Amino acid sequence: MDTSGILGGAADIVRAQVERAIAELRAARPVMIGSAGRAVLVFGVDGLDHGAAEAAARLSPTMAHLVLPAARLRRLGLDRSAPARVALPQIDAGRIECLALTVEARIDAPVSPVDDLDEAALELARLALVVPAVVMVPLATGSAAPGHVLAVEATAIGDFRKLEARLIRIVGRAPVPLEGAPETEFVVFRGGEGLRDQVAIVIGKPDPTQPVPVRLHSACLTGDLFGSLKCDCGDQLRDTVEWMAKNGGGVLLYLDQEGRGNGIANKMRAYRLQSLGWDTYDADEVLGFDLDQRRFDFAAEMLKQLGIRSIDVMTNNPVKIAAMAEAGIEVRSERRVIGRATDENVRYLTSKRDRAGHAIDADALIASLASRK
Ligand SMILES: Nc1nc2c(ncn2[C@@H]2O[C@H](COP(=O)(O)OP(=O)(O)OP(=O)(O)O)[C@@H](O)[C@H]2O)c(=O)[nH]1
Ligand SMILES: [Zn+2]
Repeated sequence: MDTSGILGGAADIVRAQVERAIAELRAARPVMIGSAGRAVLVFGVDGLDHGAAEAAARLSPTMAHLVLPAARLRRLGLDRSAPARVALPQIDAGRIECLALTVEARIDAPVSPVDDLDEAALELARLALVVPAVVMVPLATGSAAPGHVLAVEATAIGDFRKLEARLIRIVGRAPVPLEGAPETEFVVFRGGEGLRDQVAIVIGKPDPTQPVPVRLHSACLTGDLFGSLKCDCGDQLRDTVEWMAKNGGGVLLYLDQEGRGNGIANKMRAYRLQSLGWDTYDADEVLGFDLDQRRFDFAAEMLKQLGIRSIDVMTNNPVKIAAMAEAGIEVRSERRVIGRATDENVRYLTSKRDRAGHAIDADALIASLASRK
């Protein structure tokens, strides 16, 4: 029986391998990453199965190592802008957890530069929305994947995000009348970023020959759905829909980028640190995340597929604006979107202004806070 072509061409098979590898790492199972005859077994630090890792290390001709991202190395006391390895003479759970996650830990051994396999493993952890720290157990040159372990090529992981952005596609659409915006259509896209779907909420009938009001809104379960006081996302979401409905329509892109692209589990880990006094960006750094993991190239592709080339962008975030322009969407004007200040979100909003350059008006913030007291 000829089954060739059943998964598509070579590029489709490579993409499928990465999608499967993401699922494996999320389920705390190891994957094998290969490149030019070299191979390594990769274990995420999240839910590390020490039995399996120790068994793998016994098979391995060379010592295992831990790969940490630059953000985590900085927290460990090293001034780094690139990831690095730390040797693991034994798979010692306590030491690995300390180096990858403990708040006040310091580096305890020399670090060395990473190779392409290390980079690919870290990227896979980021794609899987687990903690970006991986234990690497090198295998003998030319090894096959041991006992049912999934194998994936390093280059396939490296190319994955760009490919996903390009291959995003519409998979469903329907009218969904909203309170205050009865003429609304939800257009669902598959691909892009994250592990779920992206949704374009088209309000009214925006004229694509004119700059269309557009908001790129990253998912925030706590704020959007539950009205969390820790951020202003819920207000931004509802105020934008209301504004668009009253001003000739627009498009809100609801993007699967919970926790600035780190995923809900890592966002809760960061919130826990924030409850102990850490700032939003420092808390992320403790977990190994840089200022912002999000990309917006796929969001630009969504707009193009909706026939939109020129926008009036509704955001305070300069990165979103630059990303649109870079992806070939004309940004004709900008509109700020600020929710209510609360005692609980004022530090978050000022951090975004001071550390990530968001155009947030401090006086307006303070006035809005005072007016609510
Ligand atoms: N990691 C992390 N993410 C957070 C925190 N608070 C909110 N978020 C996430 O930050 C993102 C905010 O999304 P947006 O409001 O679209 O983006 P923005 O960068 O604030 O830019 P604006 O368009 O000006 O609102 C959402 O994905 C939230 O889930 C936090 O303390 N830590
Ligand atoms: Zn939020």
